[in-house]
Amino acid sequence: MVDAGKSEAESGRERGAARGGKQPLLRLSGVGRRFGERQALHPLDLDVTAGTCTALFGHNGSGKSTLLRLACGRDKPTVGTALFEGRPVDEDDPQVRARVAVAGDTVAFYPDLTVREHLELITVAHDVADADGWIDQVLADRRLSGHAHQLPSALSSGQTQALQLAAALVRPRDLLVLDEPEQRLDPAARVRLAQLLRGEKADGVALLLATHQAELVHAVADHVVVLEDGRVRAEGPPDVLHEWDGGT
Ligand SMILES: Nc1ncnc2c1ncn2[C@@H]1O[C@H](COP(=O)(O)OP(=O)(O)OP(=O)(O)O)[C@@H](O)[C@H]1O
Repeated sequence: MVDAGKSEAESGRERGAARGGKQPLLRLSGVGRRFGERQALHPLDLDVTAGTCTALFGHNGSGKSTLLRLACGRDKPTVGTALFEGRPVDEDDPQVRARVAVAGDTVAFYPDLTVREHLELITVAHDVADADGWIDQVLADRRLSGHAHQLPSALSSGQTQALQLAAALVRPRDLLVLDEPEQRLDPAARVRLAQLLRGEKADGVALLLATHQAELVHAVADHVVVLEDGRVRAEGPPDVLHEWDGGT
């Protein structure tokens, strides 16, 4: 697991060495999700391994967020199984919650806690030792230091997105699930995002992300799943995006 509070290079070397094995951390087998008459996601298989990034790519409504919610245990499949190291993925399972960090598509912050207080709360909940310095580092990396004492309502949309990501980074994690992390970020922040995600991979973290941005896929992903109307239309290395004629 990535310990909050270590430098990227330091923990990356250790984790990279420790994670030689390629057993999938997350295994989705025949997983599908129906909402009433609507088959939001047709059954599919997907493995996500430590130190790798899998990207879900597709138009609005193609099923990306549905799949992410199944992968982090926020929703249950109507068919198939979702396992995290052999355990059913369930966000009510403390062991799963302790190891799976999510930066989702919904923003939910306490209106009366500052940016810094949100991060402090998360480090307390996850028992992070010596959290102060680590919070300072994450705030600086996400360009939020100057906003540490502001309330969420005072943040721009890009800063709110940065806070969502910061909330996932101040806590330990083995699997990082991100829903369109590039949204609302300016070009420079997108470059920093790609650097950050490559660092997470080097650190041994498994990444599963949904994105609309082909550049992010090419910069970070090892494996891409292209979804269309809840079905897998293409799958493979990032170059499959060039072959997919449904792309923009
Ligand atoms: N709770 C729900 N109840 C009913 N239908 C749902 C529910 N959640 C998702 N859907 C439907 O499932 C389909 C896939 O939605 P999903 O949010 O997974 O798409 P997406 O690829 O993440 O889209 P976007 O890029 O717009 O975020 C859509 O048709 C959506 O309306």
